[in-house]
Amino acid sequence: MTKSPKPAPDLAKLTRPKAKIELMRLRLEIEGHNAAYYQHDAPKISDAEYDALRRRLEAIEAKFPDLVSDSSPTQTVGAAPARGFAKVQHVVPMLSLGNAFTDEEVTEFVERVQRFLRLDAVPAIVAEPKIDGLSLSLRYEHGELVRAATRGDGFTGEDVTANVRTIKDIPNTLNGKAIPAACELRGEVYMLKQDFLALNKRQEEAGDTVFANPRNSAAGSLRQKDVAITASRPLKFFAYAWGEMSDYPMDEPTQHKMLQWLDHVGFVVNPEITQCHSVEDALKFYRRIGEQRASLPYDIDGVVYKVDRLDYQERLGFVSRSPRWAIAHKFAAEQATTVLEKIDIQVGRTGAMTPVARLQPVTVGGVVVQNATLHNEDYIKGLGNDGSPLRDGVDIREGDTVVVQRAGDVIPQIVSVVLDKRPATAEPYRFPHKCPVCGSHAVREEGEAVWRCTGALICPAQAVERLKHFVSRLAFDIDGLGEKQIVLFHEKGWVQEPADIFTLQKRNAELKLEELEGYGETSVRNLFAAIDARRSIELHRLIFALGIRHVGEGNAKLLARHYGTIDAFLDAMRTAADAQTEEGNPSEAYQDLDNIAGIGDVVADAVVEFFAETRNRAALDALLAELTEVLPAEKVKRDTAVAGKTVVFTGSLSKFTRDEAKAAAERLGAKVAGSVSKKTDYVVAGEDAGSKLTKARDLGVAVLTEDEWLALIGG
Ligand SMILES: NC(=O)c1ccc[n+]([C@@H]2O[C@H](COP(=O)([O-])OP(=O)(O)OC[C@H]3O[C@@H](n4cnc5c(N)ncnc54)[C@H](O)[C@@H]3O)[C@@H](O)[C@H]2O)c1
Ligand SMILES: [Zn+2]
Repeated sequence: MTKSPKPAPDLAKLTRPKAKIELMRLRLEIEGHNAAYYQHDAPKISDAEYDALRRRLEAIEAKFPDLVSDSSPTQTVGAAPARGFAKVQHVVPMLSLGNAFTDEEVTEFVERVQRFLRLDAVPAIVAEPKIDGLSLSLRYEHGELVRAATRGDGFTGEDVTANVRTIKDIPNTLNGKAIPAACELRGEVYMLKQDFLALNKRQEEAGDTVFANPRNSAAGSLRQKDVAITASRPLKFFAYAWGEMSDYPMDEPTQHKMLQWLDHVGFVVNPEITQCHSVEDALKFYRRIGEQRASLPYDIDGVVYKVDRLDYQERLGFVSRSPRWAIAHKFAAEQATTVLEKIDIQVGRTGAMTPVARLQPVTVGGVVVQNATLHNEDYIKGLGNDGSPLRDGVDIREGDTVVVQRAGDVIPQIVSVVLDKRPATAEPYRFPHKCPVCGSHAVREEGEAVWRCTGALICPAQAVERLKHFVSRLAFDIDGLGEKQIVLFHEKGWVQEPADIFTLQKRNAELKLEELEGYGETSVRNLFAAIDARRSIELHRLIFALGIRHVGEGNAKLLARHYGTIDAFLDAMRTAADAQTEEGNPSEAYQDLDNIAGIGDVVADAVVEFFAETRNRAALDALLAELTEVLPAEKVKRDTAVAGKTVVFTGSLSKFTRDEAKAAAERLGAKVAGSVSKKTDYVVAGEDAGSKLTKARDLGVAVLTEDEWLALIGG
């Protein structure tokens, strides 16, 4: 929120015309937030702020009941299905829940139930953690999963069947006998806090969408048009409800018996769920689970109380948007106001620079908070529309007073800036264009949110990843020097940059590798021999080993073949880097690089950025001083039967390894691709070739056996 909002006019003084205007404004505002939250999985305000808007709306409608319309958010659920998903009609509507924020409201709920049912005693109540995810409906026919749908607007949801089949917690087939012919089972899709953090970290490093909290992350991951993306996300599911049941699998069904049954047929049911026999019991559960909240592996935002007996549930029925037999007891928002003292930049293992807010320590929901993530430059500028809780355009500055929230309990977030308290001297934050760890210049590629350090070879923050890459199979590939050893040698301070690998032997009088656990005289001798063997290296392996962004094996080969020798390559890169200016790079050397078939602007820029960092050059020179020769790239033959053709190898080859086959084909001027398309000229199929072979046949691409291929290339 930009400002502490003007206090809403006192309800008692609100006149009908004024109420009408305020209702209209509130409805529009809430509908906007509903769309952001339900359709785009990216809320613009905190849940507490949203709930406050709703409460105000409810209070006004309660005072002027004739102003309530059917389309008011108090009468509707969620939001209509988003475009791009097939629609599913729910046989039994999927409703929301009434809210209680205080103990009194819970007591009133139970009394209401008793009055309605004319019961003297408090009926059994099941208390369940309210999982902060999104609800899902699963239709099973004869025990087989046939359809999965989101809640949508309660009547029509989005068809997410294919996505749901990738979730391990959800059985495709129900276990056990006596499964009803048709049943629709329901529950919550969610993401573990740790999985959410790891996902966001990956997204952040890759410059992709970051999610505000596990709920949005779960919703965004489930509601994907590309099922492969859903499959790659760690989604979980708790079952706790049902819709249509052709018959019940037990006599005198109750909520807790049904939960046991859900567990029995193969679902995960939340282990904290407890049966209560009094309001005190229920409130005790609420307090206990509230205390455990921070340590639970998933987010909850309250407790749901449900009348246990299903015949009671049926008699109680529904009000417009929620059942009369259940209520959600929400936790108070965990927010606090503090001062943002400083913005620091953390550098990730791949060079991504992430800003972090250093806060005056403040207690939020019982936990002292000193740091909050700020994700990236756009987020600080208030431009981030991916789950940013800040309103568009409000930036964050050092010295600002900010409202901090433990969003879903995990990483604290800044949800708003108190602009009234902004010091006159506070300046817009200038995102650094240098890496704070190594001082290298940083770049932000077009279309990316992330700034990255370009000091690939010298940045301590990136060292371990770079060194692992340096020794990987397609790079220097040194026997006995894999990731494990690199991590160890780096920890010991023995290897900081690539050249250090080649001076290990010289320094060993002092280092004494043979004294390391698991090493002996022989293994150390072997290691040094393996390192020596790599003092002679092919140019493309060397280029790949540098770890320049966007320069994978394929591009490294293109570069090596184009320049031929290390000297020609270095000359050209240094010239291009030195000619680089703010406006661009008009040098001939750059044009020549940019013109290589297969090398686009993005790659060319990344290579030049690498060489623009003089310390990268120095590190490379130090490495070259340790090598005996860099083998020039093999000239590609242009006059062969396969020159210019695109080849795909599939199945298991018996005459050569995949790598050999690929190298041979490339030497003869062919391009080797990983997947079959219309552009493929030949598919070479070994034993057990699968889908690629089928696809080749479908597309009418020539399919060769290994022998036919050998005959073609004259081998
Ligand atoms: N920040 C925003 O802009 C914004 C916008 C819209 C909604 N919201 C938030 O969404 C919520 C309101 O949405 P709602 O209508 O889905 O209501 P709700 O989330 O308050 O309650 C209903 C939902 O609770 C879930 N639930 C979790 N555990 C359950 C259990 N054990 N038993 C039954 N249900 C369980 C179900 O998914 C069900 O649909 C509020 O928390 C609100 O703050 C926020
Ligand atoms: Zn750096």
